[in-house]
Amino acid sequence: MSVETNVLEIEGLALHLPRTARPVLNGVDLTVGAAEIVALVGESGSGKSLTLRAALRLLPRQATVRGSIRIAGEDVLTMTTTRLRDLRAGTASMVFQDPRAAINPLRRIGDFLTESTRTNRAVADELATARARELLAAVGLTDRVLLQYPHELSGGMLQRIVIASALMSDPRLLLCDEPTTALDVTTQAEIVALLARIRRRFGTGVLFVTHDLGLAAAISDRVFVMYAGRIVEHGPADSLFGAPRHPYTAALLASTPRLEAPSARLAAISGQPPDLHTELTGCPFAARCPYVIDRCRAERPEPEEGVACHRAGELVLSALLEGDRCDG
Ligand SMILES: Nc1ncnc2c1ncn2[C@@H]1O[C@H](COP(=O)(O)OP(=O)(O)OP(=O)(O)O)[C@@H](O)[C@H]1O
Repeated sequence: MSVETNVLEIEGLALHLPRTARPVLNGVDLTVGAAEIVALVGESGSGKSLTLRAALRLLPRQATVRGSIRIAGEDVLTMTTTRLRDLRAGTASMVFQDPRAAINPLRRIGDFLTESTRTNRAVADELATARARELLAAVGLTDRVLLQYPHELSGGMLQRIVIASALMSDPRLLLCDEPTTALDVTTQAEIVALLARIRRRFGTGVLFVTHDLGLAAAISDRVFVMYAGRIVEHGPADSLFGAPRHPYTAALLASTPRLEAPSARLAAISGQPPDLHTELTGCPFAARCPYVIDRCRAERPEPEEGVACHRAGELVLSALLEGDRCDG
């Protein structure tokens, strides 16, 4: 591993699907450190989920992949399927949007929590149950749920159980795909607080995919902004949200409701992201960018100091962002 503390290192990841005009992921670079929460944000269809799934080689059939992915130093794309299975059962775990889809409705929660640990790690029943109790406490639930069935519990409780289950193997990396989207706002906030406690207590690195910038700001240390399969900007959450440097980040922020001004009229981003049948030359955001110049259409900007924009050095987007909002 090139940096000892990184639990996930993605370099130059490109993914091509059949019958498309361009790669669905194109040169993605992203890292997650130990005990770090990293958010991956962007509009629907930008490639967030595919990036997350690629980390565990959960790829669509016939996808062609280039680049490198390392989890805790191990090369995911070249490892054997046996090693990959062990990695998925141990070093890295995934949490999806809908907890009900992840839990067998016919099994008690206790069995759900302990069965993969018993099978994959040959751990004795008592030890697995002791670990399940410890993790239930860590996610704020009592042992009582061990004997309950999924239908007896709320969506928020089930998502806590899914998170407890993901932690059973003591993973170094937790991959979360919109884990709070199906939950109400209060429960959402509880799950966010829970993930923050978990990374402190267990040192787990978390990659958190969301299209909700407010959530990303609340939870993450660093943020990666994705557009049309490319990372257009990344950096510490405070500076990225306080002073965005890519026009797309600024546009996303301008279209996000703010706590301090929830009734302010939001500036929707005009136009649509390019679909996979559109070939792209130049900057992928050029067709929708208010600051576009000829060079943007002709030449693809490479990331420099965390931002891929030809005009990053001259634009002051935080000021423009305020101007884009009007009280309504
Ligand atoms: N298995 C697949 N086969 C074909 N196309 C796919 C497949 N999975 C995803 N895609 C396409 O790849 C693009 C990126 O999808 P992805 O799910 O990664 O986006 P996303 O940013 O996570 O969006 P959302 O927030 O809606 O989940 C989309 O255009 C999607 O239609």
